[in-house]
Amino acid sequence: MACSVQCAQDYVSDARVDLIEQLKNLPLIIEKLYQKKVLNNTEVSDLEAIPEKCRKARKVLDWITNKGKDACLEFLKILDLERKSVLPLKLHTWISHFSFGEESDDIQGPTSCHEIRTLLKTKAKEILDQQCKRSNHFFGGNAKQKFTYIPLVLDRDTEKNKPHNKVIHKSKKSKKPRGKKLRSYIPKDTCRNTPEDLLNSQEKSILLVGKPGIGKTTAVKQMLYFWAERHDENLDFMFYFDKNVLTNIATSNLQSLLLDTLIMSNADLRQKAEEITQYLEDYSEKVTIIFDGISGFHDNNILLRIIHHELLPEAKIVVTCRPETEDDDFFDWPTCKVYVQGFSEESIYTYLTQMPDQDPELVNSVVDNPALFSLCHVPMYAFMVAACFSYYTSEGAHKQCTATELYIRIFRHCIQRHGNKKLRHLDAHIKDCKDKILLLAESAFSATKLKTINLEFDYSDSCIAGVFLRSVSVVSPAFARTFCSFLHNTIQEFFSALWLLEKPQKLHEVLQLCQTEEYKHMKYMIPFLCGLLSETTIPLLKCLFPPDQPKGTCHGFFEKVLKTFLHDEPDEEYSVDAVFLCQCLNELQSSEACLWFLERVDYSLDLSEEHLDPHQCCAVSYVISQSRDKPVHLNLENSVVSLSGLKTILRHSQNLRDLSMTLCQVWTAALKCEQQSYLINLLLLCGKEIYLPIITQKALHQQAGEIITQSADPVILHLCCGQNPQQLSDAFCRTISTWLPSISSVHFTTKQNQRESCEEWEKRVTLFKLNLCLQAALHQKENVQTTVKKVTLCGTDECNFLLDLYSHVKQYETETGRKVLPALLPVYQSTRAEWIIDLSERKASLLLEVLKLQTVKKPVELSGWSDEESEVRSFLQCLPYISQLSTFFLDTKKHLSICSIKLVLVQN
Ligand SMILES: Nc1ncnc2c1ncn2[C@@H]1O[C@H](COP(=O)(O)OP(=O)(O)OP(=O)(O)O)[C@@H](O)[C@H]1O
Repeated sequence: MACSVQCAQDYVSDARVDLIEQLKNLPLIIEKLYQKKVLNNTEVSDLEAIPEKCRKARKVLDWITNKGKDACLEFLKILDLERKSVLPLKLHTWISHFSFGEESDDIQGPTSCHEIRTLLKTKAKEILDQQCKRSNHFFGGNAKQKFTYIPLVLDRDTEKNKPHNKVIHKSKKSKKPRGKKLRSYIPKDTCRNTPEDLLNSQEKSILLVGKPGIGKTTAVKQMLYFWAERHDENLDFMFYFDKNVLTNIATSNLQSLLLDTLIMSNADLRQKAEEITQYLEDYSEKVTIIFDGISGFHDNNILLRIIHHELLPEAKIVVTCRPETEDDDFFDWPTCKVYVQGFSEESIYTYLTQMPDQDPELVNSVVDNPALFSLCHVPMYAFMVAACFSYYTSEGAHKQCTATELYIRIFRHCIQRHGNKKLRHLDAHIKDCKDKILLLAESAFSATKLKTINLEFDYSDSCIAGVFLRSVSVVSPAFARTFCSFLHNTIQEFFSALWLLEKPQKLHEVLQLCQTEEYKHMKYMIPFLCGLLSETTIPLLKCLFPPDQPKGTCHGFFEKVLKTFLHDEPDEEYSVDAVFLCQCLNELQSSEACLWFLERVDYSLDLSEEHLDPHQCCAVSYVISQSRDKPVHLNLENSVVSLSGLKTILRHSQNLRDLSMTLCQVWTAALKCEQQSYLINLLLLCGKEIYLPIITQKALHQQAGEIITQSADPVILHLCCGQNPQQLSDAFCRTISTWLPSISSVHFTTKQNQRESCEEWEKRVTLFKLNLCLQAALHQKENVQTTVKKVTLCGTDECNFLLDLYSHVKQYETETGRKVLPALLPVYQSTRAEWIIDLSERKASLLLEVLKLQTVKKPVELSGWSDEESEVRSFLQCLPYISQLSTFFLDTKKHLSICSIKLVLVQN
């Protein structure tokens, strides 16, 4: 698409290097320049005398640039007109990006192409209008009339968006460590990619991937809108094919695919179809084709050839699909992948506030309700929430709400509006329509099974099915068929689940099918089915199903789901699609089922390598909240969790075991790739506590250091030990000692089931702490006292630590010949109330050394007396430094005597 406003002279100069190397057919260019009077006879002769191609090209470029912008413009026009013979394919896009303005009439293609573009723009506007009308339908006619796009998070980082949420379990053994690029998942729009950016980019193949209802279609429709509304002179074309058309393509001919329906009723254009197709082929860089909602196209030759750029080689191809199709069909398509992540928090707010019938108080209630708010990150759910506004009360908006409940509410709302019924008559009305509704549900189920959204269902706009369906015509000169489809895929899946509730005997078959490659898309029914079986939704559907019916189905249902999606193989470590199951459980809202699940996974949720959006976090948080006596371990290694999602999970932190380890995983991932603002907010969320792994990773420590040292308030540092016990290294110790001024206390954590014995771990930690103090004594003398305080704050026996520190430093002095002890004097001379020593563990001689450092006598509490003569002697030498001595005796049965003897030493 032509977009450059650069002057011709600059445009040529900027591409000089490429042109010198790649210009073809120079004699033709020279001849054309001569015809246009840009070059004269002598110049042409001079050029002809140059044998070497590059030199000749250089000379041409020198002359035309020296001659000024008119010469350059003529030159560019020649390149554009003769592109096939003078430019390699690579430079076709370059030349088409030059804006020739009004002078370019002669190169803007035949009028038939202009007419086609006008038709395409009209069609695009119709498509967008239809979308508005459909939304309007839900809002009872109050919705905005114009197509509206609220910014979506469009993430181009393929590394961190590896497909997940697979039904087929993943093997832990094959997990690879995530790349450095790991960054936060939504709801943060840091990249601010827009559909317009994608459209204007140089990318020729763009794949938008995302889960149901996340906004893929809307994103590509924004491209369509952008193009349709743009007023410029450029002759460019955008073809949009939605799911309906894609599933009904009956041609293998490019012309027929692109033009048949457009020119069907225009005899004049029909005659020029070949001319138009030829132009589109010759100027394929002016063509954009959108295939929205593609799935399984391997047997469709024409799609294959377009997608692989065999036809229209320079066209921009934009495809949208759900994650499972990305896995299967686009695995090796060299493309720019864009992961549609839904709404950011900011966008949710914008979306809700600009909806019709919104009441600011109601909006705030939704924003304050984590379950509802997190649902809204999926635009389809935001849409549902907004559509429900009209009959929500703010009390209702405060309530916990599952996705299924939202769909049921909208289902009831639409039927109520359609029948023009009062709420109290609604149930009876739904009951009257039961047969029609179930017929529709059956049809939805069959279509879902067949992986299509086209239903062959007889209905009229006035009947109840008309509330949920729209008709779709697939017209071509060869055939014309009318189908109908649901207003959205997810509504079809909801209806499919309704049918399963009616026919529970099919459940087993469906669960089996979900595990097959061909039918894995059927898993999307399962969370809805769980929701329909929930105690909270049963009353809303009692008009369709007598309450006993769902209850009967529910019995043993979740066990079957668990069996399907939870694989445990005796030989291998089993892996679970835990997020999916948590979503099902959240829909089911059953404490009992949560406990089964937790039992089955041994109260350990492996969410490693997952991307958890806020809605999924809510589901995980719900499951955690249901664990009663036994805390849950949450593995978030290499996972990406949004801050709001983490906040939701941490609401139930009392139910989490090894929380420090989990937070350490969160911090590790965040430090590797998050921006500073995220880290600062994470620090706030963790209550000014930072959790770091005890591993030597320079970049990680550098980033952590920045956060710690820049924090306005002192930070509590937790050091967490992973699997390798060797890594409490000196280098790490030195790094931490530099942060100590910004740290209020240091804590050490190890996994509960750490193989290393508790005693060994304690020893290593003590040694590490001693080294920290030694570092302070060596390099930060002024801070030595506070350093000792900080490292001994958390459950360290201060007396023993100070005694050990003395011997540690002494040893260091002996080994290095350096004097360190003087720096530590303030520590020993500070106002310690008393010394407590167990002489069976520490030597009396050591106590003597320490007591000697003091300037005043101190009380001593003694235990573990030793009869060894040297010890006794040493201890007696201590007496002059002791103001008061307390001791405990073991009685004859070796029990600690309850009475203690206090010796008051005579002061001399
Ligand atoms: N950016 C947006 N701005 C406003 N509304 C949006 C936006 N994205 C999605 N929506 C709303 O959410 C609905 C569902 O979005 P959309 O159809 O784009 O999802 P999808 O990812 O294509 O789903 P599926 O995979 O099921 O086809 C839209 O009909 C629209 O009402």
